[in-house]
Amino acid sequence: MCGVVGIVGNQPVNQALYDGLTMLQHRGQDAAGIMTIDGQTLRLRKSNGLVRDVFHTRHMRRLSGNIGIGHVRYPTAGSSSSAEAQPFYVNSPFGIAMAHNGNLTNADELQQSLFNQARRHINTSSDSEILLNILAHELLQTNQLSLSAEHMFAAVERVHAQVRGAYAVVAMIIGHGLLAFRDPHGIRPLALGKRETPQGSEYIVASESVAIDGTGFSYVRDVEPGEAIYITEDGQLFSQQCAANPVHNPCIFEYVYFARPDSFLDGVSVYASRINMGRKLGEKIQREYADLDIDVIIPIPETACDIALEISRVLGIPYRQGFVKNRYIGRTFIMPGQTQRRKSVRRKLNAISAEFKDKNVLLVDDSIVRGTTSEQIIEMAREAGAKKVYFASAAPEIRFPNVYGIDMPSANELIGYGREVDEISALIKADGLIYQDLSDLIAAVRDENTSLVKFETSVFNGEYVTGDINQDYLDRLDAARNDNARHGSDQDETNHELHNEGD
Ligand SMILES: O=P(O)(O)OC[C@H]1O[C@H](OP(=O)(O)OP(=O)(O)O)[C@H](O)[C@@H]1O
Ligand SMILES: NC(=O)CC[C@H](N)C(=O)O
Ligand SMILES: [Mg+2]
Repeated sequence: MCGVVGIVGNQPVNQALYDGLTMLQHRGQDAAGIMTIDGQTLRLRKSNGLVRDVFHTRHMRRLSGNIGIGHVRYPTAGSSSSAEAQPFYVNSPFGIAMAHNGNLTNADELQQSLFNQARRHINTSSDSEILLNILAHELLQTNQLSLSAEHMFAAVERVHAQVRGAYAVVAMIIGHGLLAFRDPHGIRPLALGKRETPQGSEYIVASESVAIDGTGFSYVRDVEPGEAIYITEDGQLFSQQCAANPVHNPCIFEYVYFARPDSFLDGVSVYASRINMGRKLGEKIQREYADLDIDVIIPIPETACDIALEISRVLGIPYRQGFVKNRYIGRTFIMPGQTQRRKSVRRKLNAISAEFKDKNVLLVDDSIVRGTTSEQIIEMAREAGAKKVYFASAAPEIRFPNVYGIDMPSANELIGYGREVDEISALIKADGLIYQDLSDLIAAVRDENTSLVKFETSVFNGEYVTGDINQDYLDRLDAARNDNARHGSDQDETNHELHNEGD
């Protein structure tokens, strides 16, 4: 899951973009980038690494201008090369920069049609570069020297008509302003904020509301599925629905894991949804596993903490932070490569023996994906002296690949694929394993906003909301992006970089 942010201000936006990206860091730890427009020039700094490592004072000084966009990357297409860090840039028409969160499901066809119809070259293997060129091609088709809001919206309409998959986008067009849009299913989140200054209104568009609050803007609303928002360089805002049949299917995994608890996505407090997940899972344990002799409930930091606390309340069993998290190690699930993920679990978490010794513990996590965390954590609990180790997951069994911007390309790498709960339990060596039911997970989120009718839940039930995914597609995705295939391609860190503001 990547994070995107875009700001149109009436003062330099570099620091606010940087701050916004630090508040979205949990969505992508691989690479970061900022582009600003200063007069007629685009300024760029992007590289692999965390926000704090990518931008030094000298880079920040060069990122001048009152309008800009930023990105933190968690790759779900192409390679991890710094050349695929975002934002991307294309010079025609006008000079356009783009940052994208999501994943296109017809990228190959789009790349082919870009070549056949527009002779456009794509220099990386990133789907985001393709999306940028589709937008650029459609803006060019308007054949105007200067684009109005109507021209922008007409171009986005044509983008929606061709592009499949998930995309929450912020783009900038030199001499014009900032254009943000969200795919017609609203799979990935995108929200709008505003700030009044003596010089007039300033706007921000960001993946999560936390980046709006944290930069001193006020949340206005979420961008609608299929909608485009255009903010001119002088701060005028236009918006329009650009999709023929928009439906709202937000990704439910945002609430389970990706988003920060202090964010609101599509009118749902992520924190409140996680409390609901804990309550429903606690009630299931009470109902169906009343005979489990649990002494203590221990969360697997960090995402599961709020969930476990609520389970403890429902069950009336003490909650203890039995694992200490090393605050200098990031999220393990979004690290590229299984070797790195495996090693990081023990570096990240360490047990406090007193909380485990001679006790029956219930470990709680938000989700079990590859089983990397659960397997090692159960081993650590036993090493720390636990008698019995039960495990509860606030998300149901993850059995299907994700094609919309979560890096789960291969069913074979999912511990839940083709396995029943007792088989998974045996693999992670738990004394008992309890999963949330999908209907309860959906209700946990929906209870916070009943206008949301259907979520993107493919990893749990194999139903892909864009309707264009078949087994052949999944097989090709698996072959291209499973851990072994990727290990090979990520070795090839060829630098096909075209433009960067230096090191
Ligand atoms: O089954 P797995 O493949 O191990 O993936 C699932 C785990 O990964 C995530 O934690 P992560 O360390 O990424 O982040 P967190 O600190 O926010 O919990 C998630 O919260 C689970 O703990
Ligand atoms: N997780 C994401 O949103 C990734 C965006 C884009 N597909 C990339 O790989 O760079
Ligand atoms: Mg975790």
